[in-house]
Amino acid sequence: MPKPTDIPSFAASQLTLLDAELQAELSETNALLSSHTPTALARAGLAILNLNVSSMRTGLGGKTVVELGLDPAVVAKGEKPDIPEHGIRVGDIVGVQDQPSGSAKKTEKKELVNKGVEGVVLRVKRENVEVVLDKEDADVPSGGKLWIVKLANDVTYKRMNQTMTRLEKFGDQELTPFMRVLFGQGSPTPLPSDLNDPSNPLYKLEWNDPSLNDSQKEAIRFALASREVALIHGPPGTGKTHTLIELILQLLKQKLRLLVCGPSNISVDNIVERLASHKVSMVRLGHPARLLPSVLNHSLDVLTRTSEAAALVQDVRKEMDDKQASIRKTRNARERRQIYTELKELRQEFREREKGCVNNLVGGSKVVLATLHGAGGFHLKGQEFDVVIVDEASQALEAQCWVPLLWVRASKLVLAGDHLQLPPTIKSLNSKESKVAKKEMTKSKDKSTKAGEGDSGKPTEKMTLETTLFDRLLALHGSPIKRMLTTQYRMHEKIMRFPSDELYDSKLVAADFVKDRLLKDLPYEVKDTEDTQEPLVFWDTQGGDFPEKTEDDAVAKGSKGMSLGDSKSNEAEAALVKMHVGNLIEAGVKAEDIAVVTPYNAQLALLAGMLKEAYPGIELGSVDGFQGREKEAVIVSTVRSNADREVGFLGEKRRLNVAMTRPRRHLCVIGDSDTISKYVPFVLPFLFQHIVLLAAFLVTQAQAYLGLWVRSGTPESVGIGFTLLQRQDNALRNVHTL
Ligand SMILES: Nc1ncnc2c1ncn2[C@@H]1O[C@H](COP(=O)(O)OP(=O)(O)OP(=O)(O)O)[C@@H](O)[C@H]1O
Repeated sequence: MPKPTDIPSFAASQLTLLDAELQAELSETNALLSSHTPTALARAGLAILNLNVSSMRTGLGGKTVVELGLDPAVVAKGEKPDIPEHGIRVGDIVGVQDQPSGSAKKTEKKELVNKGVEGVVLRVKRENVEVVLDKEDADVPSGGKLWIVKLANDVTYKRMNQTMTRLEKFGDQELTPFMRVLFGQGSPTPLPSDLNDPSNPLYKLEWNDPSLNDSQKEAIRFALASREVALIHGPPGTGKTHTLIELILQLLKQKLRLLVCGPSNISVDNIVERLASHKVSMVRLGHPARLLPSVLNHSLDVLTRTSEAAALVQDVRKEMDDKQASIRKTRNARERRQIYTELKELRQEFREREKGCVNNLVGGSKVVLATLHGAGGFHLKGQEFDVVIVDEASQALEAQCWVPLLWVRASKLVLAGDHLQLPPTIKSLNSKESKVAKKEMTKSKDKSTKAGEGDSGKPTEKMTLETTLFDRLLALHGSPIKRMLTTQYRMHEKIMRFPSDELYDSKLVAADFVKDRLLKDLPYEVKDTEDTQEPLVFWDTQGGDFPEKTEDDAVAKGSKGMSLGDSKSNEAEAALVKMHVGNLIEAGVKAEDIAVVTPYNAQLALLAGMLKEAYPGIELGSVDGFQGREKEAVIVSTVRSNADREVGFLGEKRRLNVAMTRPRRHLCVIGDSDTISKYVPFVLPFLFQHIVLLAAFLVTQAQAYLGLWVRSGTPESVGIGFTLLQRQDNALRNVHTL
């Protein structure tokens, strides 16, 4: 069993790693902003040009909300003032700045990104965008045209930073027995051995959901009985959230107060929606614009407007809005200053009244829901909860999980997640900053060892930000603190077999109603073809005719990461994807039921060009972005094909696991068995079982496809057709040598 974690050195290394991550994020954004013109940034979806302030008002917390719409001068007569397509989303941090003139030189651009005011996007509509300003007395540029530009998001880092700084200074006497368990300085209270014995009162629980399976019931009994910590391990499609809902209902029956969190707004809203159907009264914290419309009635913002105490708050809000409006009409600087002073006083009063209203609402609620980040807001500071529950815990940075754990008082933690799927995305893993951070960590460890402080900080030595709280607790206390859900409700049995055997100790079982579902059984008309009656297909591109290509995947329109690094693509493989999609569509499978996933952005862009228009409704995504999602048919384009057998991203088992566990009825993997054999050998026997099925099929398919391409007559298509012709031989050879 690993040694207990030394809390100050744990917190210190988290701070170093978080800083490296923030630096990586900042340098990525700055590189983008300083090397592209405003027009290029707008084209890439990172900025919106030609805006004016259309109104200003007071939002929750007394903050100023600025509404920006298109400058009427740029709207053609008779046209709607719709903002051109862009990639700015609710929650993004943006700068609102005077728009640089078209002739702005490169050197000026760097400065421009630092000017103006900063805020968070609150609402995005067709004709306007609302931004909540960070600074109370921020003076929005007025006069000419404005633009908004996406900036690096450091808000979440600031909160994690504050949390870890506090943890670093935690005194021994402040540590509760619960916290000691989380750092391995104490053991979890042993559980009764008869949890699943009919004699145990927990065995006789009255279930709200009669459909719960045995592993779900066991996980709930286990989480109820655990005193300090319980991990619910939910492999893909096994109903983690389903289980958490029942657990929450059971905990409420025991009259306990709960704080329920997740790393993203959608993970929290998912729970709010499901709890609402059980008529649970709850409060959802968070910016209303970031919440699903279906959960708004439970949001603190709406409740502070609709509850009785809210009337008092509304009065002041109205007065502040009037003042905001008058600032915009005033040209005189002295008068403007005077209004700002009055606004400051009003804001103070607003806050006090709002605080009283919010305290009543939050303090009186038995279930409070928030993102991990949101749980660190002032509403919850010092509040007492019996249990903190975190869904999708393996998708959260450990420092994020400590936000609720450190700012509220809690005595028990339930985490639901799957450490065998992808952890949160870390930008700094191989960055310069991270290497410096690791070096510093090694140095400080050397120092502490020399000073005779022993190696109490040992678990932090190998720590990266990818090590989640779920991982760390499992490493500290082992499987006794965890229960795994074993019945999956997503995949055909054959699709499930590989992940089950490779990662989940062969423990997964497919529920009866999914285990032999095929595309041909979809509830609409689908023809009986080789594909629609086969759950698993592997197109082997071995032989060197499907070479990968390295390209700069810069500023891909609409893509979130906006990475400037290299990416890989594989044109011939993309053609094969198109052919397979075409076959499925021809058989009658709807495009909405098909997804293509790939680990590389460049391949994604290539596929988008080939498939989006041809098959509207089809979904294309990166493997990482598709985690948590499912589709009837999923095609995985592995891309890598090279003599050095470099597989990059695919060498990560957890990524392969995510890629291969998205489909319900049909999984098609396209890849070069020779390239992937070195790093992902475990997947090959599994896939090869299915290539045999392909031999005859591949020939006919390739011929049909070749015909199609030749008929279309473009030089590239004939080229790809030619490659496919060769592939028939190779595929036969592959089968032959099995
Ligand atoms: N006991 C059950 N009986 C029938 N269906 C179930 C049961 N438990 C879960 N499901 C179904 O399984 C699917 C996955 O459930 P849920 O969304 O709770 O899973 P999850 O584990 O949170 O998801 P993911 O695997 O994507 O993380 C849902 O369609 C849900 O209705």
